[in-house]
Amino acid sequence: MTTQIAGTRVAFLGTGTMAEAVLAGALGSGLAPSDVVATARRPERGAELAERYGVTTTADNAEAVTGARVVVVGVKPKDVAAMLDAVAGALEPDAVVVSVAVGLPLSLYARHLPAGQPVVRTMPNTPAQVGAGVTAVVAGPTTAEADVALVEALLAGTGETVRIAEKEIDAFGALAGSGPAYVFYVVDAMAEAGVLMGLPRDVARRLAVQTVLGSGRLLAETGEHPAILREKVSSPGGTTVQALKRLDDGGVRSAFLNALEAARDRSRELAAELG
Ligand SMILES: NC(=O)C1=CN([C@@H]2O[C@H](COP(=O)(O)OP(=O)(O)OC[C@H]3O[C@@H](n4cnc5c(N)ncnc54)[C@H](O)[C@@H]3O)[C@@H](O)[C@H]2O)C=CC1
Ligand SMILES: O=C(O)[C@@H]1CCC=N1
Repeated sequence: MTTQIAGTRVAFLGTGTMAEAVLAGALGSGLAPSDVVATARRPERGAELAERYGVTTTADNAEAVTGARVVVVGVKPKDVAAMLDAVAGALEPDAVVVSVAVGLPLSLYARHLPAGQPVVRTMPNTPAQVGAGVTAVVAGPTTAEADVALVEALLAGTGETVRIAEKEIDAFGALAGSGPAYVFYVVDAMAEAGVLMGLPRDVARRLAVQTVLGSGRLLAETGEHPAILREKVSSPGGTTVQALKRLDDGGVRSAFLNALEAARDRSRELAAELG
């Protein structure tokens, strides 16, 4: 049976960029604004969230988790342990604690939460905000299947979910968690190249955005291998191979491999520092 999220009370603790993106996506999967409490340190941020989504906001994290069936911990990795300590006594025994933090292992949550508290570790990405994200889901060792399914139902409106083993999550974060930043970097560089060639700035940016959007859809909708689609753009003796040669000369492919490994390694470092 498909798990429904409607009627489930959800608390978002520390509603910054990522938690807001999950909140926005989750509202699209049937979560009612009246069932959401989002916390923010600054009153102006709380007011902004209340106005944008119609949710209840507060600065009091312990108050927010009271009565919540799902609790999304949206603070930075360095602040997670203190947040768990602050709310542990107020959590409902059946509340599923959802981690979005990079690096932090499930074992950290177990240390800072009451014994047996259900936990689900996730790694979302910011396109969740428009329902086009992809989120890794790792079940805690004692978390019931029904609780994992509830979290997946919450995430349904944010895009795809993929269940993985915890040992895979550093690589998942390096590719998909951080991935939107690499794409925005490429779009920015392509737009700048357009400006270099004399195109108006707004036109250059629109072309770059639409080209990435269209290419992503072509990949997803045809299921073709990216190398095949690249070949279809590259006519023998034509223009595209000239450009791709410059990218190869610049070591761009190798830079991507190094970049993702660096992100994965930083995730492991955070686990060693904070976990
Ligand atoms: N930004 C991204 O693309 C992704 C972020 N993440 C994870 O999401 C988490 C949050 O990252 P961001 O959203 O980028 O950071 P952020 O700084 O935008 O959000 C954190 C929020 O927590 C609030 N906060 C901190 N302490 C608080 C407290 N005691 N009470 C209430 N609010 C409090 C801050 O004011 C801030 O708004 C991190 O653990 C990160 O690893 C995971 C995947 C992608
Ligand atoms: O840069 C970061 O630490 C976070 C985690 C994944 C994406 N952004």
